[in-house]
Amino acid sequence: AGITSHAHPRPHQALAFVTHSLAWGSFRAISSSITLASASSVGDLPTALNEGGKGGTCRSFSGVPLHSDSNSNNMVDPSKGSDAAVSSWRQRITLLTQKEAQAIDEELMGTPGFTVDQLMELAGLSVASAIHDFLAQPTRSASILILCGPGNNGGDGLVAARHLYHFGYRPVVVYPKRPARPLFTNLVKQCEDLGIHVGGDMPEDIEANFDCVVDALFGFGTAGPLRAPFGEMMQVLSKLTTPIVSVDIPSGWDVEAGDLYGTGFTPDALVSLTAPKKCAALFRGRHYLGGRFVPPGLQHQYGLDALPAYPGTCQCVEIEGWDEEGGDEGDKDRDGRGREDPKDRESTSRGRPSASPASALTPASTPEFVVVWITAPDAKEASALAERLVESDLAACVNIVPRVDSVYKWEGKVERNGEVLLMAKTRASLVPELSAFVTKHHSYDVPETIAAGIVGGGPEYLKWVRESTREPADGRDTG
Ligand SMILES: NC(=O)C1=CN([C@@H]2O[C@H](COP(=O)(O)OP(=O)(O)OC[C@H]3O[C@@H](n4cnc5c(N)ncnc54)[C@H](O)[C@@H]3O)[C@@H](O)[C@H]2O)[C@@H](O)CC1
Ligand SMILES: [K+]
Repeated sequence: AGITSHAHPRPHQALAFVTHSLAWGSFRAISSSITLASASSVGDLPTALNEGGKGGTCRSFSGVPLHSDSNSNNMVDPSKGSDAAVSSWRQRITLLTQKEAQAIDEELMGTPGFTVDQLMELAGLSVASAIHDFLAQPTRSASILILCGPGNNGGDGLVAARHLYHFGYRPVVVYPKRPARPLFTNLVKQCEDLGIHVGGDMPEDIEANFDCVVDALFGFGTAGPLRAPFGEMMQVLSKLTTPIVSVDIPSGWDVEAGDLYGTGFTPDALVSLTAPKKCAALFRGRHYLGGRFVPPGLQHQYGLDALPAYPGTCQCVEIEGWDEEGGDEGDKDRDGRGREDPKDRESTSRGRPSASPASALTPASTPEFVVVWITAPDAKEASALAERLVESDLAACVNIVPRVDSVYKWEGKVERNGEVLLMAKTRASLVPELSAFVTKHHSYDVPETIAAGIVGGGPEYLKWVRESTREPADGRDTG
């Protein structure tokens, strides 16, 4: 029931209605096949839904946007935090197996038709952005040693070298095994044209000459212990005190099992591309997510919905709290090598919260689509509203239930009203706009608009819902 006079909506009233509706057998009569989240998970919808999703506002994700500061409205509200939310990180985020990572790569180049060059460019840009964040207030002339391997991980490193040059850093590339394919020879040429040195051997005295080392040797294509000359390179890396950032996985690690071959290599930061791989569970340090190119459909297909969203124009997000969990072997190795804890070095000086407390609101799986219940006083108003919603692409379809009885308390008395119920199928990211639209066109001052997440359904039907609705007004699909 909506509220017809100047009064505040009463949450218990809405909740009771949701519970009731979920138990309502005739719901299955809707022609589309969809499954709703249980009533208890309705409160887990993204903050965009809960808090109105104002432009630029962070939704409930556990990474904080890069370059945010304490004044930014992207910062999360520490009052919403809980340690439990932070400590359950590894359970929340889907970690990819080697096969899944390869399958996503193939899919991206299949249906969405990305070329490897496109993906590599975005991956390398993410890596460069993460390094810039990791170095926190760097002297722009910082020297960065970038070690590139023979596959696409190495290609990401070459792209990152170029972007880091344009950001104002001084990159130097080591590229011992260079494939003859034009993709790679062009990337080398682009670096050399900028005056970036691309050599074949590890330089002398890395600690004295470089502020940061980038490990772009091997990614999810690695199999077995590293062969020469890479095994030797890893031995050097394992002993360095210079901060090291690994691209996609720490090189020499098994994609799933971690440091299976005992390299002892523990980078200070990791930039996972597309999604963290299983070995990331064994990594302790600053953990970034990059590769802002995965379409929502693919994200859903691989269960990647709980990954942090990229706010605004950020090319990467930091998954906060990755270095704070447990005190296992990863911490021991790093401390044993005498490195400064990157958390101490970075987080406090940048005024970040020590963890991202809004993760308390992060659902295990953020729905892309929702059903929004809206009540109206009569059939005429309901019908006009339904047409308006569909016309403006705010809903793909609206079902009208001609009569529902709503029971609620009003000024201390139990009331009963006949109303008409609208059920709109739409994108979760459109809920703030849809609510505002309904409020504008509704005769109640505070109409009821409540959303329940759709956790599954016919793929073709859901595809149709996506195609029949528009992007949110700020152009960012926060769903
Ligand atoms: N969809 C994605 O997530 C994207 C991934 N990209 C990058 O591509 C990477 C995967 O690329 P690749 O499949 O080329 O794999 P890698 O770059 O991990 O390495 C493959 C190369 O390493 C060699 N190799 C494998 N095991 C070895 C060993 N034990 N010793 C010595 N050499 C060994 C192989 O012969 C091959 O030349 C990802 O990790 C990521 O960095 C990006 O470029 C673009 C998009
Ligand atoms: K790597």
